[in-house]
Amino acid sequence: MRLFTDASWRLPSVVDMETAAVNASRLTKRYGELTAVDAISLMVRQGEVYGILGPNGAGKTTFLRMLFGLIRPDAGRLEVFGRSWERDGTATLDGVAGFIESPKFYPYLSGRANLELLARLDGGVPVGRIEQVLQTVDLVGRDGDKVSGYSFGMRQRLGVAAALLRDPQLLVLDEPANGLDPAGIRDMRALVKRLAASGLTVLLSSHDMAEVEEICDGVTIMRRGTVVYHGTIAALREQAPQPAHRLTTSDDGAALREGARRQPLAVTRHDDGGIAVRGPEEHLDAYVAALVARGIAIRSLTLEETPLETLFFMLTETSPDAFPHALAASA
Ligand SMILES: Nc1ncnc2c1ncn2[C@@H]1O[C@H](COP(=O)(O)OP(=O)(O)OP(=O)(O)O)[C@@H](O)[C@H]1O
Repeated sequence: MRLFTDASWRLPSVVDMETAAVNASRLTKRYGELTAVDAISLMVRQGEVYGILGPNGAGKTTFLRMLFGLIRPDAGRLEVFGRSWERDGTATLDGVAGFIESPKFYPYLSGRANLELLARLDGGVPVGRIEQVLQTVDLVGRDGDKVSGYSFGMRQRLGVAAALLRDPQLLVLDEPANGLDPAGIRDMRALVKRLAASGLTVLLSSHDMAEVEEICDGVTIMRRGTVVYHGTIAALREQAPQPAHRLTTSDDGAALREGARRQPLAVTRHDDGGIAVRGPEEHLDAYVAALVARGIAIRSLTLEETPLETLFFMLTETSPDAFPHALAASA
């Protein structure tokens, strides 16, 4: 779905840079017995790239739907650049653009023709803007092709181009890399980084910790409608457990015996064969060098999970009591 503001899209000059782009306080949405979003609070500052991260069903899209005014919260407060739906109606979305789920276009028209149509419908889009946004999303050269022939990744990028037509202050993207192949994921991440570098505030939802880690400054991690962490990626990284590697060697028995003397590494037999090694990377390096020095060949060494991925699974799949209180969100 493509979502835009009304014709008065430019941010009023009275919005000062201290005003949060998004400020949600104890926002709640219920569907019958199910509380899809349960009193969540989060703040996205201007200029930030902020991720809402969570597994399927965590409540990410429900939150974004409330932001776009597509559904009403049952309780709580939500402000966008200091404006609220109750007080300001559709003006709440001035300077905001983006899409929820996937952007929709006329498949029998070219990417450019779709943008031209949108620009005409919206009005007030400056001449030359279409060219500019096509360049930004790297679709120049393919803009004359019918959208029906576009890859999923190209459609997503066209969705971002459509959102950028109005030169928004806040770009909201719902799982922008979902369903993309590795090249599409790489392109989408590069695009978001470029947009962020230009000063645009970006709020995106994702179920992929690696994506959020790579492109976001701050994150709210959701689990079944509740916030289990919010804060900076840097602070989260500090609390992440040690990375887990899987090692196979020419003599795993000897390698295990050597590993037993290598604290603080935890070296154990891996459930799927080989050896599991968990611990700081500098100790892992020394361990591997010692094995080679002893004539034990390394056949493979793979990173099983980054520390943040491990933490994400701990936060979203285990009981909230299973992780340190320091990680619990101060929602
Ligand atoms: N219109 C609706 N009616 C009833 N239940 C709904 C509705 N929309 C969402 N839900 C439920 O609310 C919960 C949160 O859904 P939501 O789509 O927000 O999660 P999500 O984190 O975006 O996950 P996904 O990535 O799977 O979309 C889910 O249990 C979902 O089934």
